[in-house]
Amino acid sequence: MKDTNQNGRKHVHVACAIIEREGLVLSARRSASMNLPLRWEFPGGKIEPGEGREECLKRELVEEMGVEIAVGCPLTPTTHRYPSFDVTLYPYVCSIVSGEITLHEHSAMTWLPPERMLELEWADADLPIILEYQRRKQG
Ligand SMILES: Nc1nc2c([nH]c(=O)n2[C@H]2C[C@H](O)[C@@H](COP(=O)(O)OP(=O)(O)OP(=O)(O)O)O2)c(=O)[nH]1
Repeated sequence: MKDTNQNGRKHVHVACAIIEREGLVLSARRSASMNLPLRWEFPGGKIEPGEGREECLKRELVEEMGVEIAVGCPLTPTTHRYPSFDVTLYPYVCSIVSGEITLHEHSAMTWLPPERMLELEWADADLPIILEYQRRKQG
């Protein structure tokens, strides 16, 4: 997918993993040197040319955290306009199938029950995803 739109504005397409374990969800904190510094996000990253979303997620989770994941149910993709670029996030509910998490890029991680996720300072683009996820969990 192209990473600029008709206006020449940067638009990145990002797959992200809502990783569940024993009723808790993994959140990862961006480092101080990344853009959106110290905001919380779901692990994942930009989809490379020719790459599928699930393939991207599996690759990113190995690169960022050293774990193999199983990719499950997709949630609704969401597009957000940041001051300097646009992002479309493609969220998937996932689980870890092997490995122990080692943080290669993030500055912190935490496991939270879904209803407590909004206590963190999230990247703005993630808020609709968290709300949809919480609604699904409330059944
Ligand atoms: N992985 C991930 N990225 C998110 C989320 N929410 C959100 O706005 N983003 C943004 C942050 C980044 O600008 C982009 C993800 O791309 P990336 O992780 O490959 O980018 P990066 O900042 O590490 O690297 P770069 O743009 O400097 O090359 O999407 C999220 O929940 N997960």
